[in-house]
Amino acid sequence: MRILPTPLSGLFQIEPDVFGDARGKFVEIFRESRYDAAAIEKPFVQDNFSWSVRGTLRGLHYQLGRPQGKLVTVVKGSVYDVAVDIRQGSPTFGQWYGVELSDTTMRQLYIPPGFAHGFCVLSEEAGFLYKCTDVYSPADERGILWNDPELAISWPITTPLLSAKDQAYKCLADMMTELPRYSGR
Ligand SMILES: Cc1cn([C@H]2C[C@H](O)[C@@H](COP(=O)(O)OP(=O)(O)O[C@H]3O[C@H](C)C(=O)[C@H](O)[C@H]3O)O2)c(=O)[nH]c1=O
Repeated sequence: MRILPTPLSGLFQIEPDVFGDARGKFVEIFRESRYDAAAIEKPFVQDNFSWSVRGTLRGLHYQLGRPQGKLVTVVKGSVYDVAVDIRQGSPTFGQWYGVELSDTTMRQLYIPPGFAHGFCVLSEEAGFLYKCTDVYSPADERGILWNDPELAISWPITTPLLSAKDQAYKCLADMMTELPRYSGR
């Protein structure tokens, strides 16, 4: 497996070894000792799974009071996954990184606490599995509008299927008093 840095501080792309044979394939999608190099902030305490149809876009989400680090794996289909550095004081504040994750490459992304996260679905359906370093806290849930013109994220779809909540989020510039702080890592 390879753990690759990205241009954003603390955000890592992980290329696990995929063992294929006549039956299919096997992948280790997490092993604590091997993932240390991704500087994962603290133990994972919650696993999530979402299933989405083509054209769905979930995001851009973050938690203010209990920021979650996320190890993301696509177990079915393919998505375009986006992480945005919204940590006040970060050297890469306001920058975003996008990458295709799929059940073919089994590529993963580790997103540190303090990032906004979202993805859109490129295949007929997508199974999205992710480990979190803090628990879900509805009171701390925040979001940024998926097509914030200042972020100018190059989403590969133009008219996504969004939840009402996601449609109502504001732009980053309107959220400056509700952003997590950079921890220096
Ligand atoms: C996130 C979450 C949601 N829920 C409940 C709350 C709602 O009744 C229902 C759907 O929630 P929501 O529409 O917020 O789900 P997503 O749009 O997939 O949200 C996620 O999407 C982006 C991509 C993320 O990175 C976050 O993990 C998360 O915000 O599940 C829970 O019970 N626990 C949870 O941890």
